[in-house]
Amino acid sequence: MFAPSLPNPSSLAPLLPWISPLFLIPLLCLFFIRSSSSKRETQGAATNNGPPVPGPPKQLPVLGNLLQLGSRPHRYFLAVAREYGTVVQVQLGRVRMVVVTSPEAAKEVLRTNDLQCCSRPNSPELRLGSGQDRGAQQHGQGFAFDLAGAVSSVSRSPANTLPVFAGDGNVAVAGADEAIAGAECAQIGEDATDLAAHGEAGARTLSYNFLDVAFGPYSDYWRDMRKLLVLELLSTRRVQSFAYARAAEVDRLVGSLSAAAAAGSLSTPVDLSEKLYALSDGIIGTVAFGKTYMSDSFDRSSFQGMMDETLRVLGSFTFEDFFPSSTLARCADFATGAAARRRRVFRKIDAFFDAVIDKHLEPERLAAGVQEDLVDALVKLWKDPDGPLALSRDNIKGILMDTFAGGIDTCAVTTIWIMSELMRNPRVMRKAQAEVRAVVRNNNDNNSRVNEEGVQRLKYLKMIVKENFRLHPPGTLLIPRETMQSCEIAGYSVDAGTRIHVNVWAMGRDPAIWDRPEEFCPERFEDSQVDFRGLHFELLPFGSGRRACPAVAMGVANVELVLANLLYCFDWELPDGVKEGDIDMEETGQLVFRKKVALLLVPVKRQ
Ligand code: HEM
Repeated sequence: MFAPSLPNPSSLAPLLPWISPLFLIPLLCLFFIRSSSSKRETQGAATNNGPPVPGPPKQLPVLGNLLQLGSRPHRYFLAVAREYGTVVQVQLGRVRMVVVTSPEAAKEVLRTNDLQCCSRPNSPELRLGSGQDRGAQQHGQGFAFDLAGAVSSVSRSPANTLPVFAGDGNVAVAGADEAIAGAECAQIGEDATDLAAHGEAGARTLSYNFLDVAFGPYSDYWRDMRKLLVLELLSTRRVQSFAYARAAEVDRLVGSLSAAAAAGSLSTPVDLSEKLYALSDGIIGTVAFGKTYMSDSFDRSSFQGMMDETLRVLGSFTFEDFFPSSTLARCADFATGAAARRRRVFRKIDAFFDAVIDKHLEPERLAAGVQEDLVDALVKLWKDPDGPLALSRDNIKGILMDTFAGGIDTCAVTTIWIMSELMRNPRVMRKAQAEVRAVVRNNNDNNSRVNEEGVQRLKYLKMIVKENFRLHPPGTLLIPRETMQSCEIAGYSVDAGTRIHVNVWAMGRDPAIWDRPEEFCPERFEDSQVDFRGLHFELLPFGSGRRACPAVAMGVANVELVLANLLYCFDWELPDGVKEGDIDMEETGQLVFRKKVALLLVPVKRQ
């Protein structure tokens, strides 16, 4: 899952020297005229006979509400909702944003007006245009964005970048002797440089100019790519077929925790957060890259570092996000280093994807009886001239980017929050362990692990997962949508081109919806029909409607199997001197909100 590029003090910290009077004065001058004219427009709309616009909280000139957001915008928007109501419009630089904080308003955005609200921001034609119906502007097979053509035409990576994995013939990094490739590499390097130099924000760069699913504007192209992603990776059948990857990673995790348990004591806890991120990387890496990822020569830690960097860039603050089409904002991003960081990360990840794709192009690969992975399936489509989709190398990379950026953190973060809640609530932990151990005793012939079949019988564990999604949805505000047409939400008029967020984090803690909302009490779902798959608007960790997460089955499978095995194979203790109440539950993040402080626990192997 991905998220808004909202600023926060930590990401703003390196920028502070630039938000100096010297910088602000020209900025203020430049934007003042626009800002005041947009204010006049808003006020004008409010005095018309039509529905009013949602009232904005107090704003600074030019910056609007930008500096009020803080490091956890979902908390700021909750405070705003308490004061101004559950549909509020804020102004962030030049970006108009509506935030909704009630199930009724969420339903209006995600169901009643789903079609009007189902594009994503940052798409140049809507930003610059007049807000006409974007559904009519379809990409088709030719991919309308100008830059896409340039990037798509390039097929190799820069010659001297990224030896991510090496050895035993798995190497696929462009070398000095690849002269032709080198020329092409220089080209893609230029393209990437241009991209960044032109101030394109993180999502645009890293999604290959919106050739992916998550950030792409609503269009026929997006629909086709989403279908493809589901077909090749996320359908129930596919998710079941990847059970081997989950089982292998669970084995690896249990092995390493068992070793720690054998060696350790209460004074030497393990960093469970770190282990769960590595596991999540492993599952997604295996289903996407197959044997390549599993081979010993694959440098997992470099890859994980690169993905971390990618997520940081995707979620980090850039001036251009809030002052689109502004030369000054681009200069500011250049001056703060944001543009260079983006370029660096893009080059690395792009070269890496090229290397993996090249590896999958080797003709002897599938002949050797290798299990087909996601890249194999996509390469097959790319090479099939009669196939249903005219894919290019960059389309494949866009899909890979979604798979990694959307899949790794969300699953890891969810399991970490659950284990934290269980440690704070020993009653719930005991009940969950009793359930999983009874089910395995009764049903499993291999009683060293819980298998996927066993997981389906764990009713209480499933309630725990649900309760956790209520309190800790990884995407606190969902991924921003953008209206393609003006529409009415909860009696308010919302203009075309408005960014929309749904504060699912705040709804999960609303006492008007939930009894004792701050309590972690899975039993609240015992006799309840409420589920998290997008039909119940009070619980939306995966969103809802056309842009809902297409990976509910995979996300849930990854979390449940791992959790069941953590509870089955181990008892868990807090490190020496730490009490249940001491566990820090603060969240931090940009794209995905994770637990701020790593979860350190002591595993005790179950006898
Ligand atoms: C616990 C696991 C996960 C959670 C909580 C989660 C949550 C979300 C959320 C909140 C959205 C935005 C929905 C909206 O805007 O209405 C989203 C979108 C998306 N997620 Fe997930 N996600 C999870 C796992 C995954 C995985 C494993 C993948 C891929 C392997 C994935 C791929 C995507 C994609 C491609 C989108 C964009 C869909 C679109 O714009 O059409 N997610 N996810």
